[in-house]
Amino acid sequence: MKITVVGTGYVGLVTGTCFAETGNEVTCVDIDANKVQKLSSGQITIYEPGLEKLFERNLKEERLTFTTSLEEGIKDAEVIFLALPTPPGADGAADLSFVLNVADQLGQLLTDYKVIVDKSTVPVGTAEKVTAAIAKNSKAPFDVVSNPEFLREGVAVDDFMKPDRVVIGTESERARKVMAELYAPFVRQGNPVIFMDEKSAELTKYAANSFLATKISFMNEIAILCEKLGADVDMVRRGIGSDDRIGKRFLFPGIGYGGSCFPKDVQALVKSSQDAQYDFRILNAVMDVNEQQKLFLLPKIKSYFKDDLQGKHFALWGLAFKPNTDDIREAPALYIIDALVAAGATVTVFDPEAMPNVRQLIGDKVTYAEHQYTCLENADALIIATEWSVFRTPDFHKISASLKNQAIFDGRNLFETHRMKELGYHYESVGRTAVLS
Ligand SMILES: NC(=O)c1ccc[n+]([C@@H]2O[C@H](COP(=O)([O-])OP(=O)(O)OC[C@H]3O[C@@H](n4cnc5c(N)ncnc54)[C@H](O)[C@@H]3O)[C@@H](O)[C@H]2O)c1
Ligand SMILES: O=c1ccn([C@@H]2O[C@H](COP(=O)(O)OP(=O)(O)O[C@H]3O[C@H](CO)[C@@H](O)[C@H](O)[C@H]3O)[C@@H](O)[C@H]2O)c(=O)[nH]1
Repeated sequence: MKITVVGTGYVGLVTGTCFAETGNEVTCVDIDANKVQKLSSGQITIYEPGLEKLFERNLKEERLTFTTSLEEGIKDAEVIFLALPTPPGADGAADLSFVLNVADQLGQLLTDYKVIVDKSTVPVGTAEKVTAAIAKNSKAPFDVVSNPEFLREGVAVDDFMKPDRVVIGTESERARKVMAELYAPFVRQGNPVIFMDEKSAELTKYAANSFLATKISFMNEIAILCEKLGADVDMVRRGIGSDDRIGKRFLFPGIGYGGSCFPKDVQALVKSSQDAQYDFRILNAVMDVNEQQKLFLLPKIKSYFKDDLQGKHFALWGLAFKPNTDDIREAPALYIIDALVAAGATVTVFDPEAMPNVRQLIGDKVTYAEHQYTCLENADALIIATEWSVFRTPDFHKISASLKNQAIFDGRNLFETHRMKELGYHYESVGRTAVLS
């Protein structure tokens, strides 16, 4: 099938590459000429494990091409995916201007039947708005389908190629057939394509992200309670997670959820609810808890240094909002850096992938280490903000030799508390017995 993907960010690039991998001819369109130039010349623009190999193969075999021209890009396409940004507007609602601008242009360009697919995360009612924006100018027939994307950064290729489910919102029989054919290779293992109406598909995406964010904030509050009552959140997590009705996943407490999706999507659902005259109380609490959680380690750090961080120097491991990505959008590490610097401290950071993005965002607000161990030189304490695998089994001798104080503040619960006690650290984590020196 001939497919166009408009927008070559995370979702667009993974969508385009994976559809090419299953034999489709894919043209990707982006207004960012620099990005298109890089991608056309074989340079991948995001860090996503496993994607580069597929990208290179499909580029070489000419199933994947890139252009800045929407007109040229959609000429022969049967299906056009919109993988455009939907950032939060000033009031928290999803900003639909990128999607509606492209819809507007499509109306002027369509010459024959095409299926236009909203892959972006968009509020209920967007398919109707996109339909109206296209119909205003178009003389050609078309259908608008809602097909939200559930991939996670870091495991995006697997999530796309072997999805738990594919949600397709359309009431058009013609569009339904096209979409079923397109997704057939991905759901052969037995996972379902769930067809529904457009509005339900749009809400399914927000409900999924908001439910997962709720699970995380819930566990973060259980962790706080564990510390107050002397329980261990690792035990509680394992205790409840083995109940199938609860499930083992997304129960890890930490320093809050970040990334480009949960924070903005929970906020957007709250806003949609307000617009529908409903106060979504649970989600307001989920957001509140998450805001506090990002700075969960700060009182512990302050207390260790007797409320005086002026002139202290910290090593910070982990900048990305989670491991296996270079994405730093809403990363808790950035909030910790701000708070430490505001209190008069200095920070040296290390992250396996995200340092160029951080450097671009905050420049010399921090210093950047070449290596996780050189990061520790002259530091008064180590803070861990992202659970990269390389941080899980560090050389504790090297850590001890470099740190001025044997103090580790771990926002991701990487180490066993009894081990840290044996090693003689002042070790504080989230929801577990602190090992205090
Ligand atoms: N990132 C994720 O993990 C993820 C997962 C599922 C869903 N989503 C949703 O998918 C959508 C896209 O997210 P993303 O992270 O890929 O965004 P992104 O910001 O990484 O990429 C968006 C791309 O669209 C391009 N663009 C902007 N205007 C354009 C135009 N008029 N024509 C062509 N290209 C244009 C930008 O240059 C950019 O390359 C959002 O709605 C997001 O919520 C994201
Ligand atoms: O038990 C957990 C699991 C996750 N997180 C945090 O939650 C955030 C989001 O993690 P994750 O969901 O793995 O990353 P994303 O790539 O943002 O993926 C989410 O957002 C995407 C965009 O909408 C959806 O497509 C995915 O299904 C959804 O999982 C990160 O900060 C994690 O550190 C926790 O704190 N505890």
